[in-house]
This record gives sequence, C-alpha cells and structure tokens, in this order.
Amino acid sequence: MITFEGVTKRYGDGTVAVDNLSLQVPTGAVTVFVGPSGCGKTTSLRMINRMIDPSEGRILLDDRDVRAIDPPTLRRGIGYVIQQSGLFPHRKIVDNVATVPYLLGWDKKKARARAMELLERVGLDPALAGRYPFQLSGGQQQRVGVARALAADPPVLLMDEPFSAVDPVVRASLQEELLRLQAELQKTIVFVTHDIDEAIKLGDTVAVLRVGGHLAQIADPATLLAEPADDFVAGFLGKDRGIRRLSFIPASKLRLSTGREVPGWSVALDEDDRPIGWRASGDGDGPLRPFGVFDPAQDSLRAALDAALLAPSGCAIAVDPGGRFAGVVTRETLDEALGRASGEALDPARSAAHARPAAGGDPDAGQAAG
Ligand SMILES: Nc1ncnc2c1ncn2[C@@H]1O[C@H](COP(=O)(O)OP(=O)(O)OP(=O)(O)O)[C@@H](O)[C@H]1O
Repeated sequence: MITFEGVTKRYGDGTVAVDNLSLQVPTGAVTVFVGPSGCGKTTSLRMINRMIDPSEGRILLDDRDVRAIDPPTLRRGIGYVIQQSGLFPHRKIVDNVATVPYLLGWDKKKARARAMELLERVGLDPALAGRYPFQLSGGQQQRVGVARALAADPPVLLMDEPFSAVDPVVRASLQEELLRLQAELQKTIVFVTHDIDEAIKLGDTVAVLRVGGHLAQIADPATLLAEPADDFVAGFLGKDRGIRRLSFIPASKLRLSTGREVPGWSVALDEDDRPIGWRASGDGDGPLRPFGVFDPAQDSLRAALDAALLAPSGCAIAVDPGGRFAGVVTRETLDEALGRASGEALDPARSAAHARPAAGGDPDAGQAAG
C-alpha cells in the first residue's frame, strides 16, 4: 500500500503542483492518476520514488515514510516506465532490459537470461534482443520499457504516460498486454495518463485530479461513471457514461433461451455449432443476416447489448469460450437487465467512500452531481 498523507509540492517559483493530496494506492492493483495537463500527475508519481520530494506531507510505502529510505534502495523496489520508453540508444535490447540486474551485481549470464524471459513475457520476439532501440517500432520500444522496469521483479511499478506516443491500435494492444501481465503478476501499479478512457480501462481505482493539484474524486471506474462527484469530473468523463458503465456489469446473469428460434428468426449454425448468422423463420435456404455474439462467462452487459443491436432479430447470441452456440438472449431479457442496471443503486456505504476524496482532499469536490 502506498499512502499520500496531506502531500503538497510547491516548486521554487511558487507553483503549487500538488495541493494537500491524501489518497491510498492499494497493493497488487492498478491505480490511475488522470487529469488535464498540468494537474500534477507526474509530480505526484515522482514523489513516490523520490525523484521529487514533497514540500509538505508524507508518502508511506507499506507504512514507511519514503524519505527514510535512501533513493537507490527505494528505487530498486520500484520499476519506472516513461513515455517514449527512455531506452539507452547505444545498448542492445537485451542489455537495456538487464540494466537493473547488472546494477544489482547479477552475473551477466543470469541477467541476460532474465532479460530474455521478460522479452517473451511482454510479447516480444526474442530475436529482437540483439537489436538497438532505433531498430524497433514505437510500440516494441514501449514493451521493452515495461520489460526493463520488471527486470528486478519490483513490487511497485510507476508508469508515466507509457503508451501516449504510439498510435491508437498499438496503444490498445499495449493496454491489453498490461492487463494480461497484471493478472499474472499483481504488482502495485501507479499509472499516469491524461486519457480518461485509458484510465477506465486499466484502473482498479481511478484518481481524477484537477489543475492546481487537487483530488477531484477517487473511485473504481464503475462508480466514477455512475456517480461523478461534480461537474468537473462529469465533464472530464465525457459522453456516454451510461453506456460505458454497462461494461462493468457482467453478462453472466442474463437468462439464456437454449433454443435457436425467436419470433420471426432463427440462428444458423455451421457443422461445429458455431453461429453463422440469423435466418428468417421458414426460409430454409434464405440469406444469412448479420449477427453478434457474446460470451456470458467473460463479457459484459455492454457486449450483449451490442450483439443484440447488430442482429435483425434484436436478440443476442451467446457462445461458449470455444465460440459454439450456447443460447439466445431475448429483447425482453435484455430490457429487464438494462432496467435493473439503470435502477441499480450502488451500495451507499461503498459509493460514499469512493465518491469523496480522502480527508484533506479538495473540500469542494465531494458533492454528487445533481
Ligand atoms: N520543475 C518545475 N518547476 C516549476 N513548475 C513546475 C516544475 N515541474 C512542473 N511544474 C508545474 O507543476 C504543475 C504540475 O506539473 P506536472 O508535470 O506534475 O503535471 P501533469 O499533470 O503531469 O501534466 P502533463 O499531463 O502536461 O504532463 C504544472 O503547472 C507545471 O508547469
């Protein structure tokens, strides 16, 4: 657990970058700091590994004030990933990844073996190990940056806009990769971004900051979307909050009809029982019409709704993890689920705790938008 206790950072010229910030970063989860440019995200992050020291307040790492730990020792337990990877240009990829193990005095063979293992872990072809950074794409360089930060297996990972410099497609795949890695490794990650969609996708907890270094709200993504603390947070979250919130409601509770027929339509399957389209009832060889599928075991209510909206029948086709037909969700069932989702009050105790900044945060920010 990392705890910010009334942390303020005033730079030499009087700029208050972070103002009385109090929050907790839980162990083994991803906490995202998000907010507009200049709101103090990077300053907050860098105070954790003492690249910057606070002017007031304390930061505790598992109950120890980080200022009581000398910076090199502290940073051995904290991986750091930045935008544009920050790789050493004249070192081969394998040696870039092995940087910290070398510093820790590991022998070269062991350090390189660890680097090769990590390259694979972050989804890179080990054949790239002998190249130099300029011979890699931006997305590949970012993966190397993540591998390097993980090399000494630190419990904490700080990531400062690590995926901002790559195109949206590569960015999405880097985000997926991070989620996959995190499911395996369960590091304590603090991730800085100005992109609210990235924050909602990656964060177990999202801290929204506003310019002046004030905490506007800290909450899990579903609570943030459902109950923004004020107009600033609602505006920052942007449009479609209701729809986006459906991504956090599992589809597993939807009632499935196991037959392939719904009024006017039936699901056509291939010989392996995989859906291939909707066909008008009684139209044996008629044309196949578009369809959408979702997997109740893994997907959200949003995915089920999407599958229904793609179909002429208005019904969603459920499949098992192997893509085989598992049932149909009718419009009525979806309607009921959507009704429950919109009426579903979040647990009051939980949302009260999430909707307001911790003590010492911005006193203006705790009001739920009306
Ligand atoms: N060394 C410094 N001296 C003076 N002011 C600084 C210094 N570093 C940052 N600032 C100011 O502190 C404020 C917060 O900066 P910080 O980099 O933490 O914000 P940020 O939210 O990470 O911004 P961005 O998203 O643009 O990177 C800004 O107003 C910035 O200009």
